Parts: sequence; C-alpha cells; structure tokens
Amino acid sequence: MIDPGFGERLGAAFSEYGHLCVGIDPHPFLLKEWGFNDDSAGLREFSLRVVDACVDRVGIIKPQVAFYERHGSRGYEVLELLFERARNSGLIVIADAKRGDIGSTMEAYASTWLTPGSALEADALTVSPYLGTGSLTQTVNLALKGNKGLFMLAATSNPEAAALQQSRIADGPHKGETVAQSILSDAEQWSLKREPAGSIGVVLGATLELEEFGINPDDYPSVPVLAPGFGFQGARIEDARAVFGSMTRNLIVAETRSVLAVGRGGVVESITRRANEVADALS
Ligand SMILES: O=C(O)c1cc(=O)[nH]c(=O)n1[C@@H]1O[C@H](COP(=O)(O)O)[C@@H](O)[C@H]1O
Repeated sequence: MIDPGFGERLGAAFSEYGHLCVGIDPHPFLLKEWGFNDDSAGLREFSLRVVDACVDRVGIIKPQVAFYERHGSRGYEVLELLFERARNSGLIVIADAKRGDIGSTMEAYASTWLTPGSALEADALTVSPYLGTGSLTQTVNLALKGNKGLFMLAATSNPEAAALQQSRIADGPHKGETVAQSILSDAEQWSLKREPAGSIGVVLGATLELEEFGINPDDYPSVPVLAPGFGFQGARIEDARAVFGSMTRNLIVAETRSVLAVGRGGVVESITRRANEVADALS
C-alpha cells in the first residue's frame, strides 16, 4: 500500500475529527496546575496524559519542542516517547521546532524530524523562511519524499512581527508583495505543483488582520494553514470564517493553554468541548 501524502492525511483528519489541534506546551505553570513537578518525570506524565486525552477526540497535535529542550536529553527522551505513542495511535504530529538556517543545515534538521524511521519522526515540522524560502528547497524535497508536511512562518500571531512581515519586497520575482505574501505564494507553488499535493503549508496567526499583510485568503484555497492565536491569545473561533475565507477548509485551529489549563481531571472534557465548539463554528 502506498503511504498517503501529508495533505491527504490532513484532509482525512479534518473529515474524521474536525479542525482542532491540541498544542502540547508543558509550561512550568501547567505542570504545576496538573500536580506534576517541573522535571522530566513530570514532563513525561503530563505529555502522555495529554496524548491519551487526544486520541479519538482530535486528529492533530502540536508539541512545542522548546518546552522539552528545557529538560535536556531527558526532555528529548520524553519527546521521542510522545511522538511514538501519538503516531501509533493515529494522531498527526506537527513538531513545533521552528527551524531555519542555510540550506545544508536545514537538510540536517529536516532529516531529524521528517525522515521515516528516525527517533524524532513527526508528520510535519514548523520552519522559518526568514533566511529566504530558497533555503528551504532541500527541506521541501525531503519532506515530500517522506510524505511529510511543512508549515512555514508567514504572518505570525505576535504583534512584534508585523513590521518585518508586512514590509514590501523591492526586487525579484516577488517584487511589490509583502514578505508574508511572498511566503504564501511559494507555499502555494510547492503545494500545488509538487507531489504529494497540499503538503506545504504556512503559519498565519488567527489574531491578525490578514489584509494588513496584503493577504487575501481566498487567493490560496489549496494551502494548509496552521493557525495559532485562538483561545488564550484572544482570537475567537466564531470569527475564523470571516478571517480565513476559502482557507477555512484547510485550517488547523491550534490551541494550547485554553484547552490544557484545566488541570488533569478536566482535560478530556475540555478537549471534547472545544473540539465540538470548533466543529460548530466551522460547519
Ligand atoms: O508556529 C506556531 O505554532 C506559532 C506561531 C505563531 O505565530 N504564534 C504562536 O503562538 N505559535 C505557537 O503556538 C502556541 C501558542 O499556544 P497558546 O497561545 O497557548 O494556544 C505556542 O507553542 C507558540 O509557539
């Protein structure tokens, strides 16, 4: 049997479980609220309980690698365990590592997170295109070869990013476009023209006015969108359709603190309720 591409698996997850993606960011305050120590044992308990609460309730998770790196090699051991448990349970795992470097170094990062059979194999990786999207060419090739996905930071949810991401390009093929728009255009080319289709996406913060970035979401109906910013950062799921237009059908609604800050006793109910709210708002 041929392994389906990332875009196809994402579409199947939307159909089966809807668009909610549970972010797993083991903040020290969350570990405390859950009754765990801020050490590798606490990290392990927290992570595996969140994964178990997600199975059969949502289709996608997004572990934030930074919170595992805090714990050094033991944190990485937990991450390996988390990825294995989640992927074996049918969850799509987006490793939120936001890697970005020159092409040859990016290739090493990509082989870590996206090579089938590697210790840290995920289904997709967040990457930074701010060394130029061309620096990601080898990463895109490697991702597509392994039926994996990528999410390039285009317009991020933090307000400090706007000046850089809204600035206009002076020269070259993207002349006149904003930086964010140029990243979307490249993602669209890679998603439309390369096989497996629909596997190269972008990050667009749900907190933003996309037109301030020169982006009309209806121009990019085929690009998967990872959208953080709902819940804790203030974006409302009820506004998602208005903000993301035609992109809504490919929208990954990523939420962490709003779903997990309920303590370990309430997490199943919290995930179930939020998955239903997201389904209602996007139906
Ligand atoms: O790539 C991301 O996921 C990301 C991009 C962005 O623009 N803004 C953003 O908040 N994130 C991540 O999304 C998560 C936000 O979590 P909550 O605000 O708790 O839902 C964190 O892991 C951030 O690193």
